[in-house]
Amino acid sequence: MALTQVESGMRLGLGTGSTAKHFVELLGERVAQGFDCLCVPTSEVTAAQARSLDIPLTDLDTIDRLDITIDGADELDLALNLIKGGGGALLREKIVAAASDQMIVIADASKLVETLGRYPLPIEVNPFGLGATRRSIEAVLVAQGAEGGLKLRLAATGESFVTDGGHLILDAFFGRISQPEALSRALLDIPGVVQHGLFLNMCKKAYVATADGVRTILTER
Ligand SMILES: O=C[C@H](O)[C@H](O)[C@H](O)COP(=O)(O)O
Repeated sequence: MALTQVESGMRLGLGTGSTAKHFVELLGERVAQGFDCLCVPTSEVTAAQARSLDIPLTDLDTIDRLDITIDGADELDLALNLIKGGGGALLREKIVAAASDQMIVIADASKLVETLGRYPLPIEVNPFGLGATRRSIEAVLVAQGAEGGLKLRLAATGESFVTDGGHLILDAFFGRISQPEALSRALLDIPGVVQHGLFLNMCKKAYVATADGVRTILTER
């Protein structure tokens, strides 16, 4: 479905994760048939996949704006606010989405929730001063009524997970995020926080795969 939104000559943001990977595969098939596009990947993993499919890549130093970013999500609500960053790509994903005229999310129905927060919120932090940053985030969690705590994300090796930007991820267990805007502001006020995985008022359209077919969710924004 997302591919129907893409027109020849468009500049596209390519998301990260297992769902976005399918889209990149399909885009690669079209490129092999002569389809014209220029893309900015949101992670090294997606960049490597796109290169292997000969999808033309560029960056946001070379071009100003993108027409559409197509990306997955860990959670979305009916207002199309999102939690992203389960794969650790949230910073580049947010930069690319913010440079796009439109963000389209592709997801399966298990990701659709009434209230965000069941999925742990990824918070990308600078390794310097981790303890201080962690304590500040914990205070925000308490103030926001989080049900759980904070966990430093580990890689499969048991070492700390390191993002493409060289940062760490703290996953915050809320259960329910009742004031996402206030939470976003409070987190971004902490000096060691680089970015968080709440994508508020950024997405206009989602294609959600359900047992009965693909459901399209639109917002006014
Ligand atoms: O950091 C990763 C991204 O935000 C992904 O888009 C998100 O985690 C969804 O990934 P998946 O499609 O694998 O569930």
